[in-house]
Amino acid sequence: MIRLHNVSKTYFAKGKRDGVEALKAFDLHVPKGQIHGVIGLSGAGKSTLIRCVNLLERPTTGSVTVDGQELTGLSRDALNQARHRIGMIFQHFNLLTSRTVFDNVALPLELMGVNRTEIRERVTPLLELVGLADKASHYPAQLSGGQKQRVAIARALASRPTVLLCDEATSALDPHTTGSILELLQDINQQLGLTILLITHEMEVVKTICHRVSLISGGELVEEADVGDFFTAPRTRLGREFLNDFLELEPPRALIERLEEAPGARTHPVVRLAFSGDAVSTPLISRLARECGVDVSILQAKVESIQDRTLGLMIAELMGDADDTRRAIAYLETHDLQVEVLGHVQRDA
Ligand SMILES: Nc1ncnc2c1ncn2[C@@H]1O[C@H](COP(=O)(O)OP(=O)(O)OP(=O)(O)O)[C@@H](O)[C@H]1O
Repeated sequence: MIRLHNVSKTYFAKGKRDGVEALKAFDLHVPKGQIHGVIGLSGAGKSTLIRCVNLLERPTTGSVTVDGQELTGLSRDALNQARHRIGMIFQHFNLLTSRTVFDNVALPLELMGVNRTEIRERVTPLLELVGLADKASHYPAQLSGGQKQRVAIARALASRPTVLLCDEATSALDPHTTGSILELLQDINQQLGLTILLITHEMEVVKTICHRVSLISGGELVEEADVGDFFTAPRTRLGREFLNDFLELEPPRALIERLEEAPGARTHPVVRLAFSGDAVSTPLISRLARECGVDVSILQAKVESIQDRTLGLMIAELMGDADDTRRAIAYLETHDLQVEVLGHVQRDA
């Protein structure tokens, strides 16, 4: 439904020859009906990427195909027509303050030349869909942030798009309202079969509604994966950093200060363990103690539900002699746990 091929975008300031390369030879494929999240740090190129999909930003090179139509070669009129099939919502809603809720949603239809009777027939069910039928004659100033985003969603759906682009759509909302807007987007995805591409810096958003995620940095794709895989076994260092920040599973500060990079004659390894699937319900730690002869001091642990998957995480100190702790790590790895050695601490005297 959305395909970006080799898309680059360089911003040039007036009179300057060197530009900022915001996107570099970027490929993206979002099949019909998928909710695809793009996540990255500030300045990674997320806004540029999503704005290239409807050509709010024109790529410097590469092709953009939406619903089978390549957009970069279209005339201005043909591009305007194509954009009717690409709805977009924004962080700050972008509603017209002088128009009522009804008239905000009606605006794209007015611009398309739809007559007043049909506008009423199309806007009323959209206001029902987003739960604002009773607010039709209110003005944006009379609405909460979540309600404003609902109006923006109804407006984006008015031209019956096949694709919805969401530019940090929940970043200005509190967690409860964020949850209700994400639920609405999920309903729309399921009921209308709408393909959704969203950009966000919040892992929670990706975890809650996305099917697939692309992690980007410096205008390049770092990692792309199913959400369940990304949250249980990210393949890149940046992916692991995002996950660890999200899970807030770091060793206690006092321990970090004592961690040494290399093992010594009298040190114990401190490990971060991630396990999913069957490993979550297997008593691996007690078996580890029995079979490898090490004691395990659990420093932090948590279990997270990621859609239909369960992820267990633990930071633990493995206490035993060097051979035993090595065997213990190998034992964990053969039981499909991801083991990351964070460092080594001196054994107590
Ligand atoms: N209009 C512009 N002119 C010049 N440089 C730009 C312009 N827009 C973005 N950039 C630069 O392009 C890079 C990518 O910016 P972009 O806004 O796409 O990133 P982002 O991931 O969306 O960041 P944020 O999360 O902070 O919005 C940054 O270095 C930014 O400074």
